[in-house]
Amino acid sequence: MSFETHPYTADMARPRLSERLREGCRSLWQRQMEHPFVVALGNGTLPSANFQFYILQDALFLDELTKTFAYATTKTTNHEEMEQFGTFVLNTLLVEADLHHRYGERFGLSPAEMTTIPMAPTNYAYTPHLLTIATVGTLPELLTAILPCAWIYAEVGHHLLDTVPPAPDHPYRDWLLTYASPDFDSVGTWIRERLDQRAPFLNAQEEARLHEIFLTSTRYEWLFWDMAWKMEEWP
Ligand SMILES: Cc1ncc(CO)c(N)n1
Ligand SMILES: Cc1ncsc1CCO
Repeated sequence: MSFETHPYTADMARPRLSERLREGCRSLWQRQMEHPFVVALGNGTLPSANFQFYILQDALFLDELTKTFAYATTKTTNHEEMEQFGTFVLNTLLVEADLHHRYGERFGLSPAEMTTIPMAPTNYAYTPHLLTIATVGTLPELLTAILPCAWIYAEVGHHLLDTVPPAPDHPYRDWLLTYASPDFDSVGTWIRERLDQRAPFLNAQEEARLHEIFLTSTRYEWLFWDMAWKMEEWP
C-alpha cells in the first residue's frame, strides 16, 4: 500500500457524509417533530401514563445504548476516542441515574422496579439492531447506528424548547432541558466528526451500508415515539 494514496478530497462542495445520511431520510426526520407524542411532550399535554411508559422503556433502552458505547471502545486504538466512548458509557448511566430515577420517584417506582418491566416490541427490536452492529460491525457502522439517537434527540430537544419555552411547572421540563443542552449537542457533533473523518476511506458499498444502517436507526427512533404514544403491547 502506498502512502501517496490520498483520500479523494477534490470535490470540496460535496456535503459531508453525516449530512448525506440525514438528507437520505429528511422526511422521516420531519415527521418525528410532528409526531403526536413529540408535540405533546413539548407542550406538556402528554398524559403522564404515556410519559411513564416512555421513561421506563427508555431506561431499558439506555442500558443497551451504554453497552453499545462500551463495544465502541474495542474498535479503536486511538486514546482520545477510547476516552470519549468511555465518557459516553459513564454519561449515559448518569442520565439514567439522574433523569430517569427522578421521574421514577415521581411515579413511585424504585430503580430496581424500573428494570423489572419487560421491553415493549419496538424496543426489543431496536436494541439488538444496535448491539449486533456494535459486536460484528466496523467502527463507522457503529457510529452510524448510534448517530440518529444523539442527533435526533438534540434536534427534538431544541425544536421543542424553541417552539414552547417550558414554564417552571412544565411536567417534562427536566427531560427537555437534558436533551436541549449544549452537553448533549456535543455528543452528536463528536460522533459526526469521527464518522466524517473516516468517510473518505470508505468505498461505495461500505457507504451504501451506512445509509441502510442510518435509515434503520432513524426508523426505530420514529417507532420508539410511536410505541410510547400507543403504549405498545405484546399480543
Ligand atoms: C430511544 C432513544 N433514542 C435516543 C436517546 C438519546 O440518546 C434516548 N434516550 N432514547
Ligand atoms: C446518547 C445519549 N443518550 C442519553 S445519554 C447519551 C450519551 C452520553 O451523554
